[in-house]
Amino acid sequence: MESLVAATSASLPRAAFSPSSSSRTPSVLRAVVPGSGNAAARGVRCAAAKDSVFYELEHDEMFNSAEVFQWESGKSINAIAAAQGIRIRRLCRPRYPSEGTGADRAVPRNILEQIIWDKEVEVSQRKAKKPLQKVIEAAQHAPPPRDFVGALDTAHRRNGVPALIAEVKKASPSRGVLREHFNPVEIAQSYQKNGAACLSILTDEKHFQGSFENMETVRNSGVKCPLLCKEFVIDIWQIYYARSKGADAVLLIAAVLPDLDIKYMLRICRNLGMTALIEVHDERELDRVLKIDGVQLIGINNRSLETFEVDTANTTMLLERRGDIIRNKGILVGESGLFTPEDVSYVHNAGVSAVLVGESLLTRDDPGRAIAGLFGKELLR
Ligand SMILES: O=P(O)(O)OC[C@@H](O)[C@@H](O)c1c[nH]c2ccccc12
Repeated sequence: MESLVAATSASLPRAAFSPSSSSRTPSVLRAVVPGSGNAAARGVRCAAAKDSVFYELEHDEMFNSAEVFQWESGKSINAIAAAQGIRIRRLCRPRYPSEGTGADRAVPRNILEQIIWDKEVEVSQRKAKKPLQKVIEAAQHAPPPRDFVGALDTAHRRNGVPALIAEVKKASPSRGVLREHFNPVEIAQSYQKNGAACLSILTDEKHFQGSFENMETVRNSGVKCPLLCKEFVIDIWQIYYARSKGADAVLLIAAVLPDLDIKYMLRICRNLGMTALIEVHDERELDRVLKIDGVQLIGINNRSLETFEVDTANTTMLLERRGDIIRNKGILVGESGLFTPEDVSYVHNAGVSAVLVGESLLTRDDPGRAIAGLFGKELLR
C-alpha cells in the first residue's frame, strides 16, 4: 500500500488527475513525473511516497497554505490524525522515530481499529489485483449515479417523517448474524416497495458478511432507490470501486479520516456525481466536519463504533448543542439503534430529516413490511 502523508494518506492516483484526460476527472491534483521542473517550482513533495512522485496542486480553493504546511510538516498521518482527536491508528503507514518501535501497535485498541487494520490489508491486496487506473476506467462505465440527497429530500417532504435509508446487512460485529436466510435483492426490493427512499448496502466482508457483489446485484436488479456503499473507506480506490459497482453514495467516517482526507474524498465524490455521508459520533467530530465546505449529508451515529454502545440521546444531545449551524449545512441523518415509532420521532424532533436503520428491520420476517411498524404508518413512494 502506498504510504503518503495528509491528503495523500488517501493514496493519490499517479496520473488520474491529468486535467486533459477527461472533463470528469478531478482538478484537485495533478501527478507530475519527478524532474519535470514545474512540479518542483509549485508542487508539493510527498515525502513518504515510496517512488518520490511529485504532486502538483492546481487552481484549487480547497487546499490552503496551512494544509500544505501540514503536508510538509514531516508528521506522520497518525500524528496528524491524533492532533485532530482521531484515536484510530493506521498500521500500513510509515513510522517515524518519535512513534516508537511499533511493538505497542500490535494489538488493536478496539473493534473499529481492528476493522481498519484489516481494511488496510484488504485494500492493498485488491489494489494489487486491480490498480487504481483500471478502477477509474471501470467507474466511467458504471450506470449513471442517482441523486441520493434529492431522494431523501423528496421522501421527507412527502411523508412528513424522516426519509428512510434502509440497510441491507447480514451481520455485524456487535450483533452477530442478523438474518440467516439473506437474499440482498429480495430485501432491497421489499424495502423499496414499502417506501424506503434510499438503501445502504454493507460491503465489508470480514466483519459484516457483506460484499461489493451484493451492491452490484442490487443495482442490476432493477431497484431504483439510490444506494449507499457502507464501507470503511480509507483510500480513494474504494470510492472509485464503489462507483464502478453502481454505488451512488459512500460513507466517510470522521472517527477514521483526518480532515484533509475527508476534503479530498468529498472532492472525488463530487466529481463522480456521488454523495458522501459523513458520519460523526461526538461533538469533536461534528465540529471538525462543520468546518468542511461542501458537506451535504451528516450522519449522527448513535452507536459508538469503538465501544458499540448505543444511545439515541446522542443525536439529541449533539443537535441541541450545534443545531443551528448544523441545520444550515444540509441533511442530517440519525443512525443506528432505532426500533420504534417513538425512537424515530425522538430523532426527528431533534432535527434529523432522514434515518438509517438496519437491525430492527432485518430481524423481522419481511424487512420491508416492518417499515410501517417502525414509522407507525405506511410510507408512500
Ligand atoms: O442496525 P442499526 O442499529 O439500525 O444501524 C444501522 C447503521 O446505522 C449501522 O449499521 C452503521 C452506522 N454506521 C456504520 C458504519 C459502519 C458499519 C455499520 C454502520
